Amino acid sequence: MPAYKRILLKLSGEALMGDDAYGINRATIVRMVQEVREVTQMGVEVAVVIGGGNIFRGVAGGSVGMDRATADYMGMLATVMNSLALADTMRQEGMVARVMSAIGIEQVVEPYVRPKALQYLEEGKVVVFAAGTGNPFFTTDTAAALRGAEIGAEIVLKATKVDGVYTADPKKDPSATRYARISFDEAITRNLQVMDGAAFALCRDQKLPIKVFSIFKAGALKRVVQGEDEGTLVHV
Ligand SMILES: Nc1ncnc2c1ncn2[C@@H]1O[C@H](COP(=O)(O)OP(=O)(O)OP(=O)(O)O)[C@@H](O)[C@H]1O
Ligand SMILES: O=c1ccn([C@@H]2O[C@H](COP(=O)(O)O)[C@@H](O)[C@H]2O)c(=O)[nH]1
Repeated sequence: MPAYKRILLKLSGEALMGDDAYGINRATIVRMVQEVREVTQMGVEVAVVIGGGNIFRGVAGGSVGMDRATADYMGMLATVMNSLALADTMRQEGMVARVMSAIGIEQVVEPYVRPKALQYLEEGKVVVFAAGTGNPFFTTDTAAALRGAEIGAEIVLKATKVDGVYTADPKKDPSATRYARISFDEAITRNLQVMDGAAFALCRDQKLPIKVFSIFKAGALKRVVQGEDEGTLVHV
């Protein structure tokens, strides 16, 4: 029995690389999609935001010297590519998905129109929100918080490379310990970098909880959706 009727799932772009150096690893995207399919089959309405770190990050080395906004638009376009790949893999796995973009690119995907997105969700289609917020100087974490609030999701699920929120970045500090729960205020005050501050602040203000869990752990998404103990809950 699912604990939620509607969720906003933020998928790590970087995790899409699998063991490759960049881009989209086929086995990885298929596995991610199959996990999403499992929760749609439970009757949960699923909206997805996917990052772009496997292709481009606006502040990354390749963009040094570039105008920041230009680099960020490149990052947003990278999320469009990931979104298209994700929706196409969903189609191959027997699901119905629609991609909606925050920036005008109508020949490729339809624009984000909130009532249309709500209609798709009510019809049981998976909606993939592409191009982040459509604005530079943001990230797809903030897009997940924004779209999650807009569509009335009950929770934002951040599926990422670590299995929760730690006292420090566990990839850099092996002595870091994981929180089972943490308040938005504490996460912001401690400047925990697992998600950007704008995303935390928006979710806090909208009383929209976040669950951070590992994208690599088989069955973790299903357990989170069933309300089981998995990852870290960020709460008001
Ligand atoms: N306090 C912390 N707790 C947990 N992870 C942290 C913390 N501080 C930093 N991190 C890092 O944050 C990363 C997750 O955030 P990030 O936005 O970089 O990845 P992502 O969302 O998975 O990728 P993408 O932006 O490509 O979608 C983790 O891989 C971890 O190394
Ligand atoms: O609203 C947004 C979302 C993203 N960007 C740019 O895209 C890249 C990739 O997104 P990640 O969240 O880092 O995976 C990001 O670094 C920004 O450069 C953006 O400008 N606005």
